Amino acid sequence: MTDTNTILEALRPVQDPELQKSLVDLNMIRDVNLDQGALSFKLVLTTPACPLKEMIVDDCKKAVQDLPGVETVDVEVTSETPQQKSIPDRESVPGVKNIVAVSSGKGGVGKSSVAVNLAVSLAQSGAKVGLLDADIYGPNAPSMLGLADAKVRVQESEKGEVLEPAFNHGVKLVSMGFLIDPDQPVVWRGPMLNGVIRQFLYQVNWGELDYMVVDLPPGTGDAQLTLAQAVPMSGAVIVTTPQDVSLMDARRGLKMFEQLGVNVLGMIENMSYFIPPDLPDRRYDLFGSGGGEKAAKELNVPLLGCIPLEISLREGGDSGIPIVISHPNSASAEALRAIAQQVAAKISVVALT
Ligand SMILES: Nc1ncnc2c1ncn2[C@@H]1O[C@H](COP(=O)(O)OP(=O)(O)OP(=O)(O)O)[C@@H](O)[C@H]1O
Repeated sequence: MTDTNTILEALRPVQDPELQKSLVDLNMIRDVNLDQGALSFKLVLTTPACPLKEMIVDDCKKAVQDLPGVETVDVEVTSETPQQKSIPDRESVPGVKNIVAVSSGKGGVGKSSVAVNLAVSLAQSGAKVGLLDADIYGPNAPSMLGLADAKVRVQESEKGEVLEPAFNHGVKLVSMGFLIDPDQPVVWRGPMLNGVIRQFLYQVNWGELDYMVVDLPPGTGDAQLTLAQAVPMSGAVIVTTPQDVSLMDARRGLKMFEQLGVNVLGMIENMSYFIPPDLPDRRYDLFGSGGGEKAAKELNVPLLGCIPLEISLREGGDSGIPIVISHPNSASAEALRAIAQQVAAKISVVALT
């Protein structure tokens, strides 16, 4: 008769494709039960945004369906996002499992749009997500998340005064945009910036988060330094455009993260090409093509995806309804979702290897 051990042995060769380890050895198969021909077990993935979910379930089913006494196979898919590793001299944010920074070599390449849609996509997949808008020079995240008029409340707690984040589209948000008059320019000096970013990390009631996405200001300045020296990070992604061939800018960004000991998870090419809404079969490479791919290859980091220029993406940002919600089937929403899955998968690999 087939028992639990036989079932686990049959499943042992099935690997997590990203981690390249056996699902059984990773303790991702749980609660195995065979009752009158009905086999059921839990598959506990490392992220709800797993890009290869269907493939893994199929592989599991194939591995056990021909065992004696098995007539049906039911796989319940759940997830437990792993906690990133701690780093000496860095102070984790209690309850926050993974921190990922979104950066760019220069401004206007769509970094905030990517950060917001990345956060919302991860939340749509079922993850608990926060967005820390550290782009204190141009805090766009509140309006892009439909929170332009939100005010953050200050609460008394054992830790002293803490900010309550705003919340919309499944994402908790803290931004300088809530605390300053958007029409007033603010001149930031290093120590002030340091103070604000540390406050946004440690004096906010973030609660439990699987992922904290940080929207950094463009370039390689004090905000990047403060963040990297304060918290342990799962990694950073660099947003570029094909024209910004951004080899120069991207290389600078990459070198900075390397020096700071932050893993670069990959590059994201935005504004890759334009599909006219009235001519969906046409594709125009407005800013040239292949820049992101070339830069990623030369810098030896993965290209996580390419996002087309799409009018509804800009409209989504302006209206406060990100495109992954307003036009989920558009080419850019699909690209952004796939990128979110890639980022989540890479974060799991960093945490577990
Ligand atoms: N793929 C895209 N298609 C259409 N519009 C886009 C796309 N990506 C970004 N935009 C638009 O370009 C403008 C700049 O984008 P965004 O604010 O995200 O860039 P940024 O790199 O964060 O800029 P900043 O340096 O000012 O913070 C916004 O109006 C945004 O809606």
